[in-house]
Amino acid sequence: MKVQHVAVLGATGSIGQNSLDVIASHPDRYRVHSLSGFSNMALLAREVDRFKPRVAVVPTQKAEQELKRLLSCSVDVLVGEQALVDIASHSDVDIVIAAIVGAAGLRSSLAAAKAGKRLLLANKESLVVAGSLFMDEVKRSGTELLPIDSEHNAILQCLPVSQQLSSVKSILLTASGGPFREFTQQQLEAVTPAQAIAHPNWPMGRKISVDSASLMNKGLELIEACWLFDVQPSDIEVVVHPQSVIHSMVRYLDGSVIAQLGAPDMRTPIAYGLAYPERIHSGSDDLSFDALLNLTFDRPDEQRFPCLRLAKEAFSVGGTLPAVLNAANEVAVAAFLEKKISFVQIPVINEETMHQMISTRVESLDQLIEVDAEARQLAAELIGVRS
Ligand SMILES: NC(=O)C1=CN([C@@H]2O[C@H](COP(=O)(O)OP(=O)(O)OC[C@H]3O[C@@H](n4cnc5c(N)ncnc54)[C@H](OP(=O)(O)O)[C@@H]3O)[C@@H](O)[C@H]2O)C=CC1
Ligand SMILES: CC(=O)[C@@H](O)[C@H](O)COP(=O)(O)O
Ligand SMILES: [Mn+2]
Repeated sequence: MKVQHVAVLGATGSIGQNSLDVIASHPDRYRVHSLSGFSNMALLAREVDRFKPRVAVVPTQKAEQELKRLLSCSVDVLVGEQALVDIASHSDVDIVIAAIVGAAGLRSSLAAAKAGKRLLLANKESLVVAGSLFMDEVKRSGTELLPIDSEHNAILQCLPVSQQLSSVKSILLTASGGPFREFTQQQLEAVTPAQAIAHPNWPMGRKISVDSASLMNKGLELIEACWLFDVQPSDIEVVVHPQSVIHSMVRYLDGSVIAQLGAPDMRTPIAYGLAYPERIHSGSDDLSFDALLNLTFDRPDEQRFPCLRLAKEAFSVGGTLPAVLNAANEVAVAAFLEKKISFVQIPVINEETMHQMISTRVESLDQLIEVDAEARQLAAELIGVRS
């Protein structure tokens, strides 16, 4: 078996760490070619010492100095966003794990798609911001795009092998409902960042945890699914399933519903993406069927959690509007985490930013990056007025 060389973008984050855990247990199959970090140089140094990659990527020269001071082994240290693009498209790299959070991951994941790498995509924001450009590159380059977002990985596993969608009636996208699923509007007004990042089932980074709590994560995932599986929002039913045991389902014309189940452990979709079409050990616990005694289902409440509605609206209008929503949301979530706005103001900022910007046809990456910057500025101004 030929060893596959892996670039892990966002190695110091939750997905990055889960990925390295799977990779570490299969040294016969995978070797780390490169690792990137952003603020956590101590952890990046430890992982460089452990995996001995050829390259480490950091954002600034100051970070480079810090990393070098902490390292016990030698590694080529590259600096800046272009370095992420360079490793994502490097000829020695077979597999790219795109695990940077937010629109900051777009350029490098797009570079991996352009270069025809096997791409394990966690960075859903890439598809929200630049879905049409991204999928065009995937088709042109023939890249193997394997979503490792748990729901989309589940959907992929439940779809017909031929990927012929004519026998599929709908996609059932599951949502845990987050930590505030049963909160009243009044309770939502008082929630703290610490409560919002305490996801009931999945330990994750702070941004996605807040998105899960606001149902923005489900909105982003709905858009992600539309691009990945070439469907419309009306083809997707969001089903609240608080236990996160069923990771999503596909409903067929003949009445069958196929579901993918598993313990809530991101190492399962990561292992699936790494080894596809084979199956390898991921380190996940076996699913306990005792847990299945309590599976429950509900509908999402778009009154208390308007972000899901906003995502549907943004995708339906199309053009640059999903990029605007994504940018506004990143700014609003950061402001909430810094206690500058309340939790219930996140959808308000997102909606006002969306409604104050005009959606235009998507033409290029540079255009989307400009739109992203403009929307961030507007969202920051709207927050400034409120705080
Ligand atoms: N966590 C999960 O279980 C899941 C996550 N996802 C998606 O995966 C992505 C990563 O999420 P998660 O791992 O939770 O996030 P984390 O916040 O845990 O990790 C983010 C990673 O990105 C790096 N990073 C942060 N900002 C930048 C930047 N501006 N430029 C370059 N690198 C940066 C961080 O570096 P550092 O830490 O050194 O600052 C870290 O390595 C997100 O898009 C998320 O939606 C999808 C499904 C599940
Ligand atoms: C693990 C994963 O894929 C996350 O996106 C998770 O699904 C978040 O859960 P909810 O958004 O359903 O709360
Ligand atoms: Mn998910």
